[in-house]
Amino acid sequence: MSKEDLHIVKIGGNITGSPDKLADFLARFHKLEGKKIIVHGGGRQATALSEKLGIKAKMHEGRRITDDEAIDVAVQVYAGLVNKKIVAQLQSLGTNAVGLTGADMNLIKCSIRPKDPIDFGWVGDIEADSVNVEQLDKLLNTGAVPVFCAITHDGNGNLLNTNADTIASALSAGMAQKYSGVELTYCFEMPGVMRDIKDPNSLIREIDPTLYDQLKKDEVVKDGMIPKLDNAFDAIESGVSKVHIQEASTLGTESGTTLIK
Ligand SMILES: Nc1ncnc2c1ncn2[C@@H]1O[C@H](COP(=O)(O)OP(=O)(O)O)[C@@H](O)[C@H]1O
Ligand SMILES: CC(=O)N[C@@H](CCC(=O)OP(=O)(O)O)C(=O)O
Repeated sequence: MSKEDLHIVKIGGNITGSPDKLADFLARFHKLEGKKIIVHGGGRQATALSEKLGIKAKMHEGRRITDDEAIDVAVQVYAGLVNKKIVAQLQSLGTNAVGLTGADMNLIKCSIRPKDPIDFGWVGDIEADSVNVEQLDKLLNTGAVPVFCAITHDGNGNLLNTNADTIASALSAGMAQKYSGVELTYCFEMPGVMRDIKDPNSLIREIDPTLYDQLKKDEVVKDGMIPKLDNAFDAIESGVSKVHIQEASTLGTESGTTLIK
């Protein structure tokens, strides 16, 4: 196994949709030393473009129902506008970024989600061997900094919409086979996981599985934070060394919430 470290950082639509927050985040990301990868979402921007085009965005439990029209919008927004803006800004800072979907170099191959009980359309589920670890390692060894969007493929010519939090977790788990120290950071717009999302002083510094169960029961943790924490704990279980949830404007510092086994 390589002795090297690898840092995988995920940003969501609240950051990619705010030019100021994105610029601040990218300046911080640029300063991180060593091998690194960005995974980004952009759900809010896909919904906004759908509305402009007169296509109603359909969601079920936080996941987008991605029919023929919706996959075209998702590819245009995630693999196009959002991804290329991030790449161009990183290039301007001196980071040699390369923008990717899972189809590029066959880096992430997914299976279309089963149509029962709900037909999500062109949505992909990542499996244990979905990540092409050897190929991604080769790319990292060229010095490039991969920027993955929330689009994968099925190997049969179809692009699939895949949740960006899940991509970040699966990439981290896959790369932990090759790198001894994989660190996964979920960046968003709050200081971390909060006891009360309206109180900035209520940050929870550490969460283990027992506390997580309690926080869910008490409905302290809800909505998008539940799949995010599920993905985060999956990563820890798969050998990822460190998983952190923090405000994008604090990347590179120890602030935020750390998950422990
Ligand atoms: N206890 C909590 N602490 C922080 N955020 C929480 C909590 N419970 C629910 N949330 C919600 O989870 C959201 C983050 O999930 P999501 O919107 O999926 O993230 P992203 O913007 O990274 O895609 C926060 O914006 C917040 O509204
Ligand atoms: C299947 C599915 O729901 N995919 C997500 C992918 C984008 C994403 O994950 O964006 P955020 O990180 O901004 O939430 C979606 O289309 O909303």
